[in-house]
Amino acid sequence: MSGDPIIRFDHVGKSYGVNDVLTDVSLSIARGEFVTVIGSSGCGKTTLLKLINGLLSPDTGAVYVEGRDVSTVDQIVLRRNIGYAIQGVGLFPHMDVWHNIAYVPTLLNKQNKEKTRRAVKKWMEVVRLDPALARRYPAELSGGQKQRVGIARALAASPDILLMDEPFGAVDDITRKALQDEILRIHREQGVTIVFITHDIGEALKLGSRVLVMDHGGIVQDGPPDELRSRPATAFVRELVGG
Ligand SMILES: Nc1ncnc2c1ncn2[C@@H]1O[C@H](COP(=O)(O)OP(=O)(O)OP(=O)(O)O)[C@@H](O)[C@H]1O
Repeated sequence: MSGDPIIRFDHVGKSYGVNDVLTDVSLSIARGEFVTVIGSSGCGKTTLLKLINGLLSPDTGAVYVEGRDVSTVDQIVLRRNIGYAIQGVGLFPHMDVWHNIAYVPTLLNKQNKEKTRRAVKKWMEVVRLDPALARRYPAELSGGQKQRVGIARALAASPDILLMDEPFGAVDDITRKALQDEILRIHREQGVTIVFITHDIGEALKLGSRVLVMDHGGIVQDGPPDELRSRPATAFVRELVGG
């Protein structure tokens, strides 16, 4: 049912050895939401994201994606439905732009090259990559162009969920603003559910219809940007939005 959360954390705990990173985190994200996640360095943001796509498993509690416990579903099927874009992008250096974006569609449409061709063309248009760049290799692109390829590649399997881990961290301010506007437009047009980690409070408040603030093993505030500004739940949040 569309009213059910697309992502749900049910009393999730996660530790690395003696380091309790997440303690009793419960959280529901509805289909189509744009959630930004911000918090101090090392507070567990990336851990939270990797629990969604099954790269990590919870020690206690459970994570559900589309109603299914992530620890029991086929990991390949799960990850096809979840795009993952990270800072530095992780593009395949030996593949040109076209083949980087075509990677997953090629796996999905083995018998149908035309379908893959259409998908790559579409996603290059969506992220506004000039078709003339299709044969360039990652080393021949600007930081912003690489980031666009990373987003196109993450979207090319038409996932329901897009996880983004500081995707715009390594670009200049002007490029960053352009990419922020693009991701807002893509979210509006494609209806994909986005969970987006950032260090930048301005970015968190601009992009998220909902902002999660993490501190010391858990979520200290979870609300729309206006609520963070008008009613910061802790001194940490007040400092964050005031700074
Ligand atoms: N594989 C691991 N083994 C041991 N400790 C880890 C591992 N991965 C992360 N940690 C630790 O867990 C904590 C949370 O890490 P995580 O990457 O989730 O934080 P983060 O909020 O994304 O940090 P940052 O904003 O600096 O990227 C950190 O203290 C980190 O050092």
